[in-house]
Amino acid sequence: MDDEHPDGTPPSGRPPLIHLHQVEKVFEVRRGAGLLRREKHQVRAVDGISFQVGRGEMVGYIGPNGAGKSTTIKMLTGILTPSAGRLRVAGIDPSRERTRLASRIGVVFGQRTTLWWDLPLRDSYRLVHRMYRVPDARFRENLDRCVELLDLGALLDVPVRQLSLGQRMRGDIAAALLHDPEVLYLDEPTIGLDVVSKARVRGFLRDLNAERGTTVLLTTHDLTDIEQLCSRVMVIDHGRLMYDGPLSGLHEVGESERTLVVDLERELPPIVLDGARTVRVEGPRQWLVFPAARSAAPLVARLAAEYPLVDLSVREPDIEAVIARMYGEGQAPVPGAADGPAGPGEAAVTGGETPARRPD
Ligand SMILES: Nc1ncnc2c1ncn2[C@@H]1O[C@H](COP(=O)(O)OP(=O)(O)OP(=O)(O)O)[C@@H](O)[C@H]1O
Repeated sequence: MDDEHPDGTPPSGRPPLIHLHQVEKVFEVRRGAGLLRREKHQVRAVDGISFQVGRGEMVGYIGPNGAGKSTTIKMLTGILTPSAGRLRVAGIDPSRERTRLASRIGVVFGQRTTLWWDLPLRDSYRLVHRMYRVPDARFRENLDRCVELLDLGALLDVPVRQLSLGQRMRGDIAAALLHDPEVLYLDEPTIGLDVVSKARVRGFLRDLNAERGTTVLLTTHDLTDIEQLCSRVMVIDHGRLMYDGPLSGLHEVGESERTLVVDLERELPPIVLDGARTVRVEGPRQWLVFPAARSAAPLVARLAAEYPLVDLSVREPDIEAVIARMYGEGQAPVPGAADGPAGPGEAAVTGGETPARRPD
């Protein structure tokens, strides 16, 4: 086995920057077994994972709660030591040389901030500047760029504790990039953000990857993040790698469906459209599902040509549903169910059973 590239070349064919070979992480935990007794248990959080990520790739790392995503990221940063297997990032063994690795990687945890809570953003960035010994000119250039692209100008003198979640997230992403890392790990970077903030963060990450060639490993529960950013997605479940390929392939395996939410000028009978199924009607709003692996563009074009459209959006299936379908373990939730059960005046319709007419 090639020592540097134990699992061959990554699917992108690019030189590998991250390699994992049969990596495991087992936690010893004590659980109550009766009133006084506590028994030792093992939790196999990561169970023999091998993959490679090439330089400049943007890869989604997804899976249900408790699948082992964060544990993998923590091993990749050196916070946790693998119980078995071999792991290298930029040729470095993370748990052995955590400090050396720190200058090569950036990390953003959506649920936690790495910024100093009581300090204005500007002061947090000064500390990053010193900690990583970033050359002054480089630091200024990177800061200016992040401030411009992440729209942080008005926030630099605001203490972190006063920032909204979206502002804080943008602040955190900038902090992770001021030392020019080659690899960026993002753990749920758009969690809890509004639509505008999500779009800004995604746009920034796309530019970063295109212009600087930064390698990005992204964990998320939002499939739109993956769709808009990653050409490759890896699915982990119960600590094992279950899928590695394009998002469209995942949809094909899982036969998942996306939803078009269509707002019409007025109430109309359920829309009839080849390639999609109307599953719900609520006043002038209708929900149509179509195979997630297909493009929405032709459907949108036909809808716009044939119906009085006011607004339209595309909803991705949620990750749990895609994975459940992948293994035939359950049914995908009814589209639109996240909005609550159908109430009075709402008509739930099933695919193709309700006669429908085009509007005049
Ligand atoms: N320090 C720990 N001690 C014991 N068990 C742990 C520890 N950290 C994680 N685990 C367990 O390991 C498994 C994987 O957890 P992990 O946090 O990696 O999952 P995840 O995929 O990131 O989930 P989520 O999407 O909920 O963040 C879970 O069963 C979790 O309870």
